[in-house]
Amino acid sequence: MRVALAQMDIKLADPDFNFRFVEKVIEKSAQEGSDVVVLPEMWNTGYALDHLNELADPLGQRTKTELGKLAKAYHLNIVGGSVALARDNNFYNEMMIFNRAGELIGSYDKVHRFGLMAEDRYIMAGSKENIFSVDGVLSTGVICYDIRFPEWLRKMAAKGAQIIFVSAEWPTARIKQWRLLLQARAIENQAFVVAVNRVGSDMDNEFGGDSLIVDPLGEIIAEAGEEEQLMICEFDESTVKQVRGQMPVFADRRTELYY
Ligand SMILES: NC(=O)CCC(=O)C(=O)O
Repeated sequence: MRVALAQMDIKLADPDFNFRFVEKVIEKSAQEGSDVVVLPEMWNTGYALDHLNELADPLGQRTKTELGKLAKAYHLNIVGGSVALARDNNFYNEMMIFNRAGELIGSYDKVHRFGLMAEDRYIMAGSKENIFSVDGVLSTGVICYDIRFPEWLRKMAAKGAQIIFVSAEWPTARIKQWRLLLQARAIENQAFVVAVNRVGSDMDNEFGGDSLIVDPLGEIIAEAGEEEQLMICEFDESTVKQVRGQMPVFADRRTELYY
């Protein structure tokens, strides 16, 4: 699978600018022969939480239309990072996933709200898991702070997810933890982790990129720097079966003892 990770800067509170940028990134990903492009967290608005009334995408209509159109036009899968979305008088931090036909095949509201960036005051938490297929490979997608909750990712890996996509706005200050958490999630779930972080800054934080792809043994097979870049990397997803076959971690679990 050839994946394109859009490690982009996000213009705070400027959805028009960000949509135009994402369109170019997707076009470039297609030109580079990517099977799937992955976007960062809250890429339409950044953390402009005070202004979600004006900025959040009503029912995600714009995101659905534009990303769906691009997926179809360029015939590639899109793991749409997440956008600020308005629904039923609430705001959500929502990921949408599109297949090569441009169909919306999944959506996911961030389950764990990150209080240090005020999500608990502005965003409604989701409560549903996220499992979808990318060209036949069962996958899951989670959002940023979610990676600190191994039980949550495990649930989806135990249901067969072989690739864990992660979209983030993870500050530079904790980038070492980002790397370690992603490697740990890959090892314990014997899965590929494809994680995209943003670069740039907003009023409160600097974001250091360091988007990573980690293999099911925890080895980092691709890593981006601190600058804006489209990182493209190819991996063989059948490694997951091999690794799971060699060490039967899932079969050896003693779930009756855990809670
Ligand atoms: N946007 C986020 O969820 C940030 C999570 C984070 O920074 C962390 O340390 O966890």
